[in-house]
This record gives sequence, structure tokens and C-alpha cells, in this order.
Amino acid sequence: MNHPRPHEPGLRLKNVAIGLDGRTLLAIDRHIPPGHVLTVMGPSGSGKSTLFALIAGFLDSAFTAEGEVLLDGARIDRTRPEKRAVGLLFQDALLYPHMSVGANLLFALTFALRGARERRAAAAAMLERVGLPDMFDRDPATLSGGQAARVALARTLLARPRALLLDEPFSRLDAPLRRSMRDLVFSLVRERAIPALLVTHDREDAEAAGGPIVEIEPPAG
Ligand SMILES: Nc1ncnc2c1ncn2[C@@H]1O[C@H](COP(=O)(O)OP(=O)(O)OP(=O)(O)O)[C@@H](O)[C@H]1O
Repeated sequence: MNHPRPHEPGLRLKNVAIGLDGRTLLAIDRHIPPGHVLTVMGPSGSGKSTLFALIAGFLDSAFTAEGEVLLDGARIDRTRPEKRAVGLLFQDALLYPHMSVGANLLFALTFALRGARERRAAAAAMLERVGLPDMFDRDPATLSGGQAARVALARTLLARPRALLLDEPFSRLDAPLRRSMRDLVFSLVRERAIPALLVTHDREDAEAAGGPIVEIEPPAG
């Protein structure tokens, strides 16, 4: 008889090993439950961003990959990147400068099966949730760094990701802004029960994330 695989919520990296030039760059075997953050630390060049590329689906062909990536019990590492429902947040907000804040947000909803009015309402509600009400029509060039980071967060969450990859998302912000952005990101991760991976060089970020910390060894060589 065929038994279905038991449903396991969250993000599982099952015996994942990334190779480069015939050597293992990074190996990891972890599970992140919904609403929890796993922090990945390690020296520059240890493969942290490459791990994100593998999970999100933009791994360069110079690398090899072994193991499995499962999201809510289903394997995603062979799935087309746009179908993986993995959200990314980088240190740069990367907003399109020729569009308003609102248009940048609606862009994340382009493929959603909803009417224009509902999409606009969802974007406005998300802007409010990240503390930027009334910014829908603003030109991104007029935003502060902290505001742009919040718009980027809103855009990522509007796409309703089922896992979040946070690659140094606070490193461009000064200390007070960094703390408030961090609080906002981690509360939203809990509130929406999204499993998240955080890459940071900052011990305080790692502790604020409240989850386990994986230290990646520098590649042998
Ligand atoms: N397209 C590529 N082809 C070959 N090697 C690459 C490629 N991209 C990255 N690398 C190498 O792979 C290794 C891992 O890089 P990666 O960017 O994942 O490290 P990282 O841990 O994220 O570093 P940092 O903390 O500086 O962001 C590095 O040695 C890098 O030079």
C-alpha cells in the first residue's frame, strides 16, 4: 500500500551539501518549524548566500547540490523557482525607482488571483502593518533607509511566502533602526507562522532572532 509522506510543517534542509570545485562548501541538516528563525553565521565565503540560492532556486551551475529541501513536507528543490513560495529579503531594499511605493507593492501581487481593488487594499493594509500608512503614492527616492527596508519587507510578505530567507537584512541600518526593523521582522515571522532562515554577521541579530544558531565552518582548503 502507498502511504502518503507524513505532513511536516516548516522548512527542512535534509542532508543538504553544496559542493564547489569537487569539495564540500557547506553541509547542513536542520528543520525550522513555522514561526521560528534559524540563524546561520560563518565567515565570508563559507557559502551562506549560496545556501539561499539553492533554496530559492538561483544556484549557479558552478555548484553541485545534494540532499533535499522540503517545505511543509513537500520537496521544492526541483520545483520551478517561481512556484516555491520562498520570500527573500536582502540588505538593500531594491525598490524599483520608477514606480511609486504602492506600485512596487502591487508588483508582488501581479500573479495573485484577485481584483485590482482588493490588491490595492491588501498593499495598503500591509504598508500600515509595517508602520508606513499613507505612503502608497510616495516616490521611493524620498524614503529614508529604514522606510525603504520596511517597504521591501511589505513587498516580500505580500507575496505570501511559506518560508523566508533573510540575507543580512538589517546590516545597512543604524542601531536604533536596526532594533526596530528586527523586532518587526521577527514579530511578523511569528504572527504569520513562517519558517525563516537568517544570515548575519551580527551576534545581537542572532540573539534577537531567538532561535538556534548554526555556525558554518570556513571551507577547508
Ligand atoms: N558563481 C560562482 N561561481 C564560482 N564560485 C562562486 C560563485 N559565487 C560564489 N562563489 C564562491 O563560493 C563561495 C561561497 O560564496 P557565498 O557568497 O555563498 O559566501 P557567503 O558565506 O555568503 O559570504 P559573505 O558572508 O561574504 O556574503 C565563495 O568562495 C565564492 O567566491
